[in-house]
Amino acid sequence: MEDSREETREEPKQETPKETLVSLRSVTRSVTLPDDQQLHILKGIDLAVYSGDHTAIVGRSGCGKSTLLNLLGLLDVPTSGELEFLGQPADRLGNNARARLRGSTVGFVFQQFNLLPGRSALDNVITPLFYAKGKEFWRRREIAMDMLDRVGLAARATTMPNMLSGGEQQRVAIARALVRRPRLILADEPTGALDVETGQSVMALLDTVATETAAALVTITHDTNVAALARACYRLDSGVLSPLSVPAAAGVGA
Ligand SMILES: Nc1ncnc2c1ncn2[C@@H]1O[C@H](COP(=O)(O)OP(=O)(O)OP(=O)(O)O)[C@@H](O)[C@H]1O
Repeated sequence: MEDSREETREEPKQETPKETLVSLRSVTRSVTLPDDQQLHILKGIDLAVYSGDHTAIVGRSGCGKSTLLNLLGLLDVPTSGELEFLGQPADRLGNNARARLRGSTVGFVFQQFNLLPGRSALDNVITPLFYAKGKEFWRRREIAMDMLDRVGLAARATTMPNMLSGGEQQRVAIARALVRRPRLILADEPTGALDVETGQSVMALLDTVATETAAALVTITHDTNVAALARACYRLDSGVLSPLSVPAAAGVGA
């Protein structure tokens, strides 16, 4: 009898090549202090963020993490070096073009949630969709409601932020960050204002929803447990970035 194994053998699956969302080459960021001295905050950063990646950046207070996040999210431009966002050199984009690109491709999650007080959970999630066009704009209520449902808060849609727990507020903030299906989610200490258990569940949710929507997630954190969830980890030390293969169990925090 002929051996049919040859015919049934599966072809090896081709990995889809990852797209580079943001790449930084020898990037520096300096500011001029009131006494005209230069403060060199970031010193020659090389970093690439790929579609679908989860990257963590850990470092002590004042080492330049938020400055780096602002560059990744097109809120600032480098002092020197090259930063490309979806293949476009950031320094050649004007302020308006940068703001448009940011609005349609980047979602931010902050430590203090930054929800609009006096607006319901649903209204908070709808807000970014006012800058959208076409169907995304006209169907904004439905899209926002779907996203609230995804973070498990559909039943709290009409609740005001001050009536929600910290973890629930951060889940609303995650829904708001993701409602325009950003390619890149930038999370600055997303668990910093939460207790350990709530922080872990919020982080797991952020990781899951980012993966489901194929968004890249960059998390800035002092917390090595949060960093351990990422697939690539870096340490920022006095403006110098270096890979961190295994997140340290302790001692990274401020
Ligand atoms: N516009 C500015 N003018 C003067 N100093 C600045 C400016 N922006 C940042 N810095 C200083 O640069 C350093 C890095 O700031 P950055 O906010 O990036 O740190 P960080 O790592 O995010 O700190 P933390 O974890 O405490 O939030 C700090 O010492 C900060 O005071």
